[in-house]
Amino acid sequence: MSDPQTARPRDVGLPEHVLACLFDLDGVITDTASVHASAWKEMFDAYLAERAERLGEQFVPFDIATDYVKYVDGKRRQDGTRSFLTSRGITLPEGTADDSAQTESVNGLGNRKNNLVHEKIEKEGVTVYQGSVRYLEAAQAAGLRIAVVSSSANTAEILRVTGLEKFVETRIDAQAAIAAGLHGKPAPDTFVEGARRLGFEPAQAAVFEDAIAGVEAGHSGAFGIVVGVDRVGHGAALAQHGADVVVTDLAQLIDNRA
Ligand SMILES: O=P(O)(O)OC[C@H]1O[C@@H](O)[C@H](O)[C@@H](O)[C@@H]1O
Repeated sequence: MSDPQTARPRDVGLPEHVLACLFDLDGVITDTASVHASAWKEMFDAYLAERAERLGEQFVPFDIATDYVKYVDGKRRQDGTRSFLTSRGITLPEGTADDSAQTESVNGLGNRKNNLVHEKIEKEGVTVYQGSVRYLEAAQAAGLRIAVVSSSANTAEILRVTGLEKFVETRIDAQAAIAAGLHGKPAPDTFVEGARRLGFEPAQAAVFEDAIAGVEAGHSGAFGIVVGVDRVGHGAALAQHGADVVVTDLAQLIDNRA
């Protein structure tokens, strides 16, 4: 249990009143945002090309630097699918979770993308950011409590294959959020629930996020501090959407502390 008397948030570059850390997973702890991004591109490009040909329209590919960052990153699978399709003026039926990957529906396209994520992870494995492992170890040693709050339905699997489970006291992933009826990011609900499960108010918790939707969630939930993690050169956008501080590696918070 983190005890306000003995916890040392300053050891990990956090304000004195912060006693819990709420980490996003993909892009913050593991280099899986890039895996998701390339799976999204492969799936959407195939769909958009086929659709353009069928309707006699121009094919405009999915762009990771703009479309992924703006419409998909950090959101639940179906929310990201719908959000990007809407940006292209495309409306598809929702379908259901068991839609086949061939079904032209929000769930069908999402399932197609999920198959690609699994193929890529099986082939390439999962890379863990070493600066993040150092930070998790230091946060634990400083007596802070730790939750992972991720929109991904693959969170448990990623934590298991990387051996990171040992740092995580509670996990709010897509399945947990849906079961509890929580709105996904950019709503703050999943982070609020993460703090609550650890026994803290949002103001006593730090949010660590690499996605625009995630820093927006941290900002609107009035968390103790929102740390933006810039892996792709979008630090200015993270700051603009609610990050109080932006780093390119979590270990910087330890190495650069005052
Ligand atoms: O498709 P999944 O594994 O449920 O993940 C949903 C989303 O989870 C988020 O954590 C990622 O930032 C997104 O890129 C991803 O699309």
